[in-house]
Amino acid sequence: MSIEADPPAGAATPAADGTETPAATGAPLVVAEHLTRVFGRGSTAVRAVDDVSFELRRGEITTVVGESGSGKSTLARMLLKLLPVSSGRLVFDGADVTGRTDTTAYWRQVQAVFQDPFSAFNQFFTVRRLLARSRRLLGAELTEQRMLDALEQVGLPAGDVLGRYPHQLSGGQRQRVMIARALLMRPSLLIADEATSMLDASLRATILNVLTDLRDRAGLTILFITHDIGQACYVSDQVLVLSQGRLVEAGPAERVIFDPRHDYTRKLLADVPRLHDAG
Ligand SMILES: Nc1ncnc2c1ncn2[C@@H]1O[C@H](COP(=O)(O)OP(=O)(O)OP(=O)(O)O)[C@@H](O)[C@H]1O
Repeated sequence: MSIEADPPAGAATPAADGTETPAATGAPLVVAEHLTRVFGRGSTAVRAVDDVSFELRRGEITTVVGESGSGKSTLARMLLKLLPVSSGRLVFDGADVTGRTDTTAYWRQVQAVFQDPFSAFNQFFTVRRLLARSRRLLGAELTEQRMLDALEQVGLPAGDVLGRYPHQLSGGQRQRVMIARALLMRPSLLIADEATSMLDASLRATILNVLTDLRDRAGLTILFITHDIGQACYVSDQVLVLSQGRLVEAGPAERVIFDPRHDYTRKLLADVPRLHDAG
């Protein structure tokens, strides 16, 4: 299977001396090299993610798009260190984290929100209590002001939502609370795995706006995972197209969406007729 990839834009400039941090040199936040995850063995082995290489540049939204079973969640779980890699290398902020096991420190830098904001909530906890559980990781760093800041970043009025229970929030508000919870850690990378899939179109748009705001205002690096290439169009700087665990196309969002080079990408786009009509 061929890979249609553009050369990386904004490539790292070499450090003038040995003291500069990866961020100062403009180096990518994440470098994935030949990442592979195999489930099972022998003739029944599934190569869920197969020799996938890419970079996540700081302050950009990268969308991973592919049909069900293409390996999106497996990729996300490897980046989150919820799943060991079978082979390949993962570099985060200049450090090789492939075999890193101290996930507590890692998870302060890499946070995630998932598809179903309802299941992640304890129904008997208010938003305040849910957020306060982050004290286990943050200790005294979790101040009231930090909670208010996180809610403000996702456009939720703290006075209004802190005392509410999950059933008193809309699906979009619940997902925004989950994003706020992730932001409490002040992460460098936010992984949004099908975070908009269970929302209707208008609520989906509010979440996509929250993500682009976080990129534009806070410079957050975001990995957005979706089966819907139409959504990639709204938010992404870079698009990675996965098919059967392989990266079949990668490049700037506009190029991939308006000048797709791989048949699989064209097929995904053909399922989004309104996109072409609008263009
Ligand atoms: N724990 C596991 N054991 C065995 N096979 C697995 C496991 N997890 C995932 N797979 C397989 O790996 C492949 C990729 O699955 P994955 O969940 O990453 O795809 P996906 O693109 O996220 O799909 P979806 O959009 O449906 O969540 C599939 O063939 C799946 O059956």
